[in-house]
Amino acid sequence: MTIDGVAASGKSSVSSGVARALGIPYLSSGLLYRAATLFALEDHADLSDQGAVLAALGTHPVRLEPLAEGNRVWQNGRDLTPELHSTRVDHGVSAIAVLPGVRAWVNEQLRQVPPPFVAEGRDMGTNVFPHAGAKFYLTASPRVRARRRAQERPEDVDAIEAALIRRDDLDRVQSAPAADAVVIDTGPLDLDGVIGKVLAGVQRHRAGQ
Ligand SMILES: Nc1ncnc2c1ncn2[C@@H]1O[C@H](COP(=O)(O)OP(=O)(O)O)[C@@H](O)[C@H]1O
Ligand SMILES: Nc1ccn([C@H]2C[C@H](O)[C@@H](COP(=O)(O)OP(=O)(O)O)O2)c(=O)n1
Repeated sequence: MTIDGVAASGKSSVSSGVARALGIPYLSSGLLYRAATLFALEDHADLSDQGAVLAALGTHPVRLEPLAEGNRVWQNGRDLTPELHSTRVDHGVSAIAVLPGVRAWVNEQLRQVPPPFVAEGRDMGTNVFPHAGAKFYLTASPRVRARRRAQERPEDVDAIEAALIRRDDLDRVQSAPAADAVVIDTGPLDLDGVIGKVLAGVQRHRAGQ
């Protein structure tokens, strides 16, 4: 199954809850885009130069560890995860995510994982796993998302909201919901409420309704 949506709409938290309820792993595609961004930044690559970015990726084999309580990304023995949610990665990741070679690098890693799993990101239901059993797309207003993210970032809500709107715009091309996705506005719901809606949708799907 797939859970896509805009930035900070709750994809990782909801995927983790749903995956735990179903007893299957979840895969965070965004973490791989974030790892690619970290490598490019550390190699001082020009983020718009696909050749330079792919050269940086070529020297950094990574492993996505699909833990249900929260995915981690490893480079040999180095756990990259804490650095992947830094403000510098937030700011650079959309430039990296438009590069077709980077998208192929991410998708190849995702497609190696044997199902069943919950895949979350932007284009899981449209491009990477178009034949997924059940598809969901999470939204919420920029203000709601910024307030939530402000709990985890040092910046104030206004700065976070402006950065989210900018990233929504830059990510627009790959962020369209699948035609067969169930769209959930998470604004009025708490986390358990969203997880409950997704699980109910999965049950309906299994029952063939
Ligand atoms: N429905 C919700 N109600 C309140 N807080 C939420 C809800 N969904 C997610 N959050 C919180 O919002 C923040 C962003 O969620 P996250 O799962 O990281 O989103 P994404 O993976 O889409 O970026 C986290 O702090 C998370 O705990
Ligand atoms: N399937 C995906 C997943 C993420 N991306 C890009 C777009 C996002 O700005 C970044 C980071 O995504 P991630 O889901 O980790 O983070 P946010 O929820 O957007 O804060 O990666 C993408 O282009 N395609």
